[in-house]
Amino acid sequence: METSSGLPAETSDTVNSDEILGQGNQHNGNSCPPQVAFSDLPKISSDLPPPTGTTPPQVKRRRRRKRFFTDMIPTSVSAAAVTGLRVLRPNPKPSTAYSYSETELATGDDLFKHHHNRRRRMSDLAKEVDVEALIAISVGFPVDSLTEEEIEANAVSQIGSVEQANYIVVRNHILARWRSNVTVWLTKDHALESIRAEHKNLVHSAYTFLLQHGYINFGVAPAIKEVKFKPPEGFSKGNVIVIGAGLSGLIAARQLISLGLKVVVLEGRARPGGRVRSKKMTGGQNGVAAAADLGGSVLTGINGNPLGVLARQLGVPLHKVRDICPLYLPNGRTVNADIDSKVEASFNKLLDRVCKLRQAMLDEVKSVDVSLGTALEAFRHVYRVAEDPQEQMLLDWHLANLEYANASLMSNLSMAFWDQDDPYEMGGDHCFIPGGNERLIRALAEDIPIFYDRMVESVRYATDGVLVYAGRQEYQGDMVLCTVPLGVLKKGNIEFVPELPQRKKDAIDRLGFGLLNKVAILFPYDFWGGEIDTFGHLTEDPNMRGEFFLFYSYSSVSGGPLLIALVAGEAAVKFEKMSPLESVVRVLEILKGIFSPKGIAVPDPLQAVCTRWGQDQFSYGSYSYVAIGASGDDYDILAESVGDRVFFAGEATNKQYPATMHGAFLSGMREAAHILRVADRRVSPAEKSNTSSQENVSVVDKFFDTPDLKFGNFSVLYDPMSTDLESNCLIRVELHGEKSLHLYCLTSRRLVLELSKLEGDLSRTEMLTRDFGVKLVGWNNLSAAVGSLFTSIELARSV
Ligand SMILES: Cc1cc2nc3c(=O)[nH]c(=O)nc-3n(C[C@H](O)[C@H](O)[C@H](O)COP(=O)(O)OP(=O)(O)OC[C@H]3O[C@@H](n4cnc5c(N)ncnc54)[C@H](O)[C@@H]3O)c2cc1C
Repeated sequence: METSSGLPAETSDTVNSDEILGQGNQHNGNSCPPQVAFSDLPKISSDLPPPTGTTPPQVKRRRRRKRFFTDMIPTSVSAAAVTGLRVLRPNPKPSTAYSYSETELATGDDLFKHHHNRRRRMSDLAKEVDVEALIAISVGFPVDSLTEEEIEANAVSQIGSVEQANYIVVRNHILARWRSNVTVWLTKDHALESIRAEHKNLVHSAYTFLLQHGYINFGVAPAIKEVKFKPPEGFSKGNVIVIGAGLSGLIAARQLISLGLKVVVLEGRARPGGRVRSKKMTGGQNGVAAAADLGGSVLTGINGNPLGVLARQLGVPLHKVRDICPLYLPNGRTVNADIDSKVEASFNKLLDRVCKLRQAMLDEVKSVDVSLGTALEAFRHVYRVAEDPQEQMLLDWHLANLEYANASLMSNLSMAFWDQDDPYEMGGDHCFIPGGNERLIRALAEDIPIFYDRMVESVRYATDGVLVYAGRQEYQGDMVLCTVPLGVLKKGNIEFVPELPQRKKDAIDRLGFGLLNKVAILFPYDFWGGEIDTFGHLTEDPNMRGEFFLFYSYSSVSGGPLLIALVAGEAAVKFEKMSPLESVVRVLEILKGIFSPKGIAVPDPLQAVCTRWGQDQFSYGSYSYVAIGASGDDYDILAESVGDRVFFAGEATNKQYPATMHGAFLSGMREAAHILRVADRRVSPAEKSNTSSQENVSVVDKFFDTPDLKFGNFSVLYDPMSTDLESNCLIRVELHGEKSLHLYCLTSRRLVLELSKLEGDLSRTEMLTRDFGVKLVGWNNLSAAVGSLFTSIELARSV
């Protein structure tokens, strides 16, 4: 196959990726991406001199532009924590499984009695508690309050109480303890080792919350994958159809399966990963090879990042993206450091001015919004910023960087809310995963029942379940989790019957879904110098400022000499209309412009791939952004479930971490917990009818073998999910006659405590039935109501 310029295009082999479409191509499972192979070109002699003469790089941070850096280190951690010191246990048994020696705390009231150096131990403990609080903060927990999820899960019985302060310390402790060794399954007993016995309930509450919400014991370590909860015989938590095997769908499916639900994943492509795609590129006689991340690539902030946890579990060392990013002028000269700093400072000032303006506007007229581009342009003229041609190019480079971070043109971004997620930004280094992010995907997809090439066309939902149609097949479930990208929802390719609520449809329309594209080029050798991970290129034409404005060097991590050129903003849209060959030639021109003046020859590439995320029928774009008229609330609206049957996950449902891989991951975890909550409230109708009452009774007996409380012939099972006095309890009363008989009732923990204070079963029964009006019934009359209580008990008892 010859291309128009006579260069041979690769026809074969390595690619069966489906998402990278050539110009005019339509997706089919086997189509080749628009890639240009140079393997047949004259080989470059291998004795070329190593690259020399590169200008020493400047130390600079070129990252996604973030405006507000909230003070992540709380000033009052210690103060808040001191209340909690007392919940930690003296002389915990050291556990060989954990390396987190700092949390093997020896403290608490007893410690203060026995240790003469009490003051020092107090301060040591306070430090430990501080460290654990910081770990919790990095994971997204507020310093001294509960998250909405915790409140919803009734983690404590009284908000704002001492119990809450203690709970927070216990929760942070358990979290930090698991994070210290993420390859093991942390059991509740392990968690109890370092907490004083009287706070068992807090441990239970915090442990269950963290487990069910995917903050501990998640991921791909063998010890973690092994554990799967089975609902008690005769009970089912229901089955869930997950649409999409991207990061959010995969982790949700994995978590749901581990929590005891039945799951099937329907994926339109022939592979998992969605917008995470590592393409193996090869070429040359020596078999040069590298893995190119064509979608999500950088872990943007490693502190608390769940993807960092997966990497640790897989033993994959992370590569920190180095903060060196030389910028080159079109003639190849490096931008003067002073001018660079001056323009960067001016750019930041412009953004500050826009911030002030928007604050004033929001105070005055709440609903008015304009584009960030308009506002910046106006200030740029007023303050006469960057009037000199070089300065203008530099400023355009920063704007391109911002358009890259938001996958959008400045003219589309909401001035009011474009950076609404900044306060939550993950801290720490930005990192690459050597060998590509698909390593994580492969591990996540292992053993999950995924049906590929199942493009979902329709979702029907009603009060009794869901039907999902893909091709000619129908899938029945209790619930469906839709994780398709916002671009697919916008396109309306999936029909929802009944239609989604208007409020959700409006949010889908309002939020933006933008474009970022990449050209990945494999060279026979690294000619640009392996000591940097990024370099930038300035353009004279402001309309094309995003065209190959930034290069990622993947030499250190991809296994071979690979460069990835980014195309953002308007250029990214135009790029999809250019032929791949034209694009690669343009990249090579730019590279030659940069390196030839330094005496460095740019070799012919071995292989190149151009992405077309905008034309990809499984995403129709790259990632979400806040468009004019939209706000962060729209992410929340996208996350709302419909009728407790249709659930939504994916990066565009995550207000705090949108447009990122970790945001997608966390949204999957969030929805798994949400689905579990709903499932627990509901016993699967299908399973219920298949279960004989006799089978149920034997399950009940099993639970009552070890009641939480027993007095006289009364046995009680508590709801392990809550310590609230109003939480549910199941009472069983044993009546002795010719044959012993069991009667049951569902009541509150408060009432149980009252009963336990009475003497004699007769007065207890009288109080129960006469004073409290509670009916004692046979099991058959109660079984349906206690399904969710039982699944909680089962979960709690099996860990
Ligand atoms: C070019 C590019 C660069 C990026 N760079 C970064 C980065 O450096 N760092 C970062 O953190 N993030 C980055 N991201 C964003 C990140 O990749 C995404 O936020 C994340 O991967 C989204 O995961 P998801 O599960 O929400 O969606 P997806 O991964 O898109 O998963 C959705 C799945 O649904 C499937 N699907 C769609 N329609 C249907 C249908 N009708 N039926 C069945 N299945 C369907 C899709 O095939 C896909 O597998 C980048 C994205 C792109 C495109």
